[in-house]
Amino acid sequence: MTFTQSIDLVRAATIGGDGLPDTAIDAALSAVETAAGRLASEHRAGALPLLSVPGETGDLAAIREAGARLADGASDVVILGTGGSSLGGQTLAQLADYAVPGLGRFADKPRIHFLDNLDPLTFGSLLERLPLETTRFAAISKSGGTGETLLQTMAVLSALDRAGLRSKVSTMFVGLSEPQVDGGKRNALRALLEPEGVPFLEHHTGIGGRYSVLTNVGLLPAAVLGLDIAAIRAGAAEVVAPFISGGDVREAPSAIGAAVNMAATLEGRAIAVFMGYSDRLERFARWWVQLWAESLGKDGKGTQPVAALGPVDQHSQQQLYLAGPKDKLFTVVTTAARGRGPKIDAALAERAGQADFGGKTIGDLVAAQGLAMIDTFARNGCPVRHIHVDRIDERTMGALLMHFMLETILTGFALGVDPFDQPAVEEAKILAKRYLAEGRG
Ligand SMILES: O=P(O)(O)OC[C@H]1O[C@](O)(CO)[C@@H](O)[C@@H]1O
Repeated sequence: MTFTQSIDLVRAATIGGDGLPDTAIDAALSAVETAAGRLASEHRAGALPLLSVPGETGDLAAIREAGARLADGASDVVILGTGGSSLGGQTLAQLADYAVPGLGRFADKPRIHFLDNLDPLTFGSLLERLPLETTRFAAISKSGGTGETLLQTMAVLSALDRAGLRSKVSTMFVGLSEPQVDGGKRNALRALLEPEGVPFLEHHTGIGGRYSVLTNVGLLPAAVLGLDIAAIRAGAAEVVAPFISGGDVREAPSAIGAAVNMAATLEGRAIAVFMGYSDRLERFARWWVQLWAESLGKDGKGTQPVAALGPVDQHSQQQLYLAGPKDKLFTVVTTAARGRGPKIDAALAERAGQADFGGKTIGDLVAAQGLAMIDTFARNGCPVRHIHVDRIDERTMGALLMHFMLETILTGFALGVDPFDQPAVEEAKILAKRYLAEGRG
């Protein structure tokens, strides 16, 4: 297995009264086992294509080709799209230093920009500053009808027109959306771009945005950056295997993770915190927040996902975590940081009055901090699950992504909610379109 998971420190038997009782975890595990049975039968019936994606290789060549097409000679690649059409790509792009403090700008690949949050100043400034002639664009939207993505796409088309690049749009853009079904609802993104000759990749019709990271949606940006997209799928395949091969799912980390989350929910822990000890897990946490929130927040159920980053958030959130309400379940993800990074000069450490730092690496401190945080959670009665990956690469990232998708689906099934829809998000979208038409806001 590409990562390990320990739930010892969530148990009341280990950390005391504020931990989760074994009876609750065992009961939850039985519910999750039933959920896993449903998962397997839906997979066999072909109703859960997400579980087949990790084992597929037939589509990888087309994704690599589209990625190469965008990257070829490009200074910048702009990914338009929001929510599940962006966060998976961002998560994978961190493997190539995207949004890693200080490093993104040194990339030898094209600079990649994910414009997932609509902000007029940001978008206007970006379009003014980008070298448009050498910039390429991907517009990603499953529905093809998301207002943010459509507005951005139109703004880019107009900017290219003004820059005298209209005739080149077909070579500067790639679209990714569901196919237009004859007689079906009009796909606005295709209606915008196809007349310009823009080629499209097809969004899987049976996989929703927040579950799409292992499809072309997440893998296209990864391919732009030259990542090993087959290895991403291979890591995910390892995690999904017990659920589709009839193995003992009680031993599967995703089932155990779902059971712990279920137990936490039933024990009134309303908040789930994900804290990764690596800059390259920062977008992962944001991706997971959408996955967890949109999948489980239904019928008055669900827990509030919180994204945290270690060690920096020890200096901002730790106080509340340890001494605030006991309403949280923590997941800490560590990597094998020891021995990595710059080594501290002994004389300088001595001069700073920190002789113990001498000869240690920055990674040594990060590793110590992760472990100390976990132990401090436990000592303060805060249930904490520990996931450890030796290194964050394509394979482990694929495994972690699949792990958390399975955990979410199993938790949803066990809670009795549909983890695949998001009916509540429509109301504000419809109202915003009305207000826009009326000039309100
Ligand atoms: O890919 P689309 O259809 O543009 O949707 C973007 C996002 O918007 C949502 O539908 C929520 O509004 C998410 O579920 C989805 O990931």
